Amino acid sequence: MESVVLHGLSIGYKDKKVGEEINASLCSGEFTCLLGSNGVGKSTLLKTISGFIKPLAGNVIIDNTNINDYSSAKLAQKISVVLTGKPGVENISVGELVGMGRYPFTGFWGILNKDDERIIDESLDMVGVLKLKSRMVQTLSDGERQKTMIAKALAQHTQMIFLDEPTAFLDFPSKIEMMKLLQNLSHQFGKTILLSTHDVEQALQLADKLWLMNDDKMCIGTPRELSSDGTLGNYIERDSIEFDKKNMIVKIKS
Ligand SMILES: Nc1ncnc2c1ncn2[C@@H]1O[C@H](COP(=O)(O)OP(=O)(O)OP(=O)(O)O)[C@@H](O)[C@H]1O
Repeated sequence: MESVVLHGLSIGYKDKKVGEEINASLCSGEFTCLLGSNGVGKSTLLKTISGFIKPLAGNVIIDNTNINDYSSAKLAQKISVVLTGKPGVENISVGELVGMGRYPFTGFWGILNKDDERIIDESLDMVGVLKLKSRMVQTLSDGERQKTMIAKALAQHTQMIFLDEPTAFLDFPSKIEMMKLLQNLSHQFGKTILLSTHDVEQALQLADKLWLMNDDKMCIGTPRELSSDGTLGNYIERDSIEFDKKNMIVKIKS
């Protein structure tokens, strides 16, 4: 079932158009990876479909309703977002930061009940940082902070999760575990998950769909489809890099 639809979407900033005529959709239960070169517009797209910046033209439809028609509180019950950069808060513990993921459900005073506390612990445990619950956020390493921000998004218990390079700072096994966890959440609980990444090989193995963003168009398909039609080869191959499209493997030429 389509839960997000982009219709003739143009994205960018007041003095800079980054992409136009983007038509795409995301389905519940599907794990989609967004690929593309540095500066092509992945973060801009994620911010636009999360409601942080307005489209320059076209529409973002979330569960059959235009994103502009949601209040920020209602949108926070639908979509959780993990962006790059620091959390913007200090002097609170990891547990308190993840608890902020419960705010869309806690009412004005943000008072957490037993269920909220259980959800916070479960979310920390899922990403492997329960042991850090009482640490202050400013003392975390980059990778620990990234896992904490993902735990906050998981604690929000939304149907859709959008993440901008969520594995950028993670060590190799953690990258794969995190991608597997997100894939699992979409397959097992029908969540709609879109994440941007530069980890092409993991995306090829784990994504149900790829969105490959180019300067002039967005190419969409399964990893197998975008391998066979040469799209991934065009994106990956350089003088020293070869893409084996049959086995979907990136090789470095000697
Ligand atoms: N606030 C802004 N105002 C104007 N231009 C911006 C702004 N933020 C980003 N850009 C520009 O928009 C383009 C797309 O940036 P964006 O961050 O979306 O790319 P990206 O694909 O996420 O890149 P990367 O892989 O390097 O993270 C870039 O040329 C960038 O310099």
